[in-house]
Amino acid sequence: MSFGKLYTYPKAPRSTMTLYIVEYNKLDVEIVTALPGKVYLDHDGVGEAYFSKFHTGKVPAFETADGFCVYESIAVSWFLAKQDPQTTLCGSSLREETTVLRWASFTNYELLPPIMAWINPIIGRSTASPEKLLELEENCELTVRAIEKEITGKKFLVGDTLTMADLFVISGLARGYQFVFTKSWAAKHPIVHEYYMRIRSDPIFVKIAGEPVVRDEPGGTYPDYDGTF
Ligand SMILES: N[C@@H](CCC(=O)N[C@@H](CS)C(=O)NCC(=O)O)C(=O)O
Repeated sequence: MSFGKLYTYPKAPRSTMTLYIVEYNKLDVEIVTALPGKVYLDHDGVGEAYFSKFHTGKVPAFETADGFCVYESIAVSWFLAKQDPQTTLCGSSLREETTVLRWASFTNYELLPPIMAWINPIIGRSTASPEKLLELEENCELTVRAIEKEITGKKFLVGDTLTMADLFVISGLARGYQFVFTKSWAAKHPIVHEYYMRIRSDPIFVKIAGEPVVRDEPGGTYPDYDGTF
């Protein structure tokens, strides 16, 4: 029997780190497609039954084989990482753990929202003038600079090894690279770009999300899922 079910949909930016941790910890987990915002009766776990377990109806969400349910990406990641009692993914001291949680929260509430706001007009979910697009790009700068400040001269955001902090930030940045972080954007952000490419090229990331790609121009479609972000 598998350890549990991880509900997600392809390229959901708040799920990438959970998929990574499943692989990293070699957990026997069933990945179940859940398309939030719609009721797909032909998909296991989606619909009323899904909402009754995971009250926001979003992904990622996880259910153990014996019925423990957890949603919210930070909590799901923490739970999966801690399945290895010796894990260093959560940090190796209270201060490191606190800083890991800070980066996870930062990704959720500071990094992804402005990236998604910039992406929306690019994929046709809203309209924006060239001036507005520049403003949306500029709105990402503060958070990207926050990453740059802390990764400069270091290999990992927290301590000397990979932690959930890196997994969250790289997963958030991956959403940007999917649509708007082009080669010219990368040239303007060499430190963050080097960090992204280095971690995103690790074999587990490549296994769960494919080779990293840097776009020539902003663009892209998201045919697999037409709900909200
Ligand atoms: N705070 C939640 C946010 C979850 C979330 O917004 N997930 C997105 C996918 S990345 C989603 O399910 N969107 C569907 C919707 O908003 O209906 C978390 O960290 O898990």
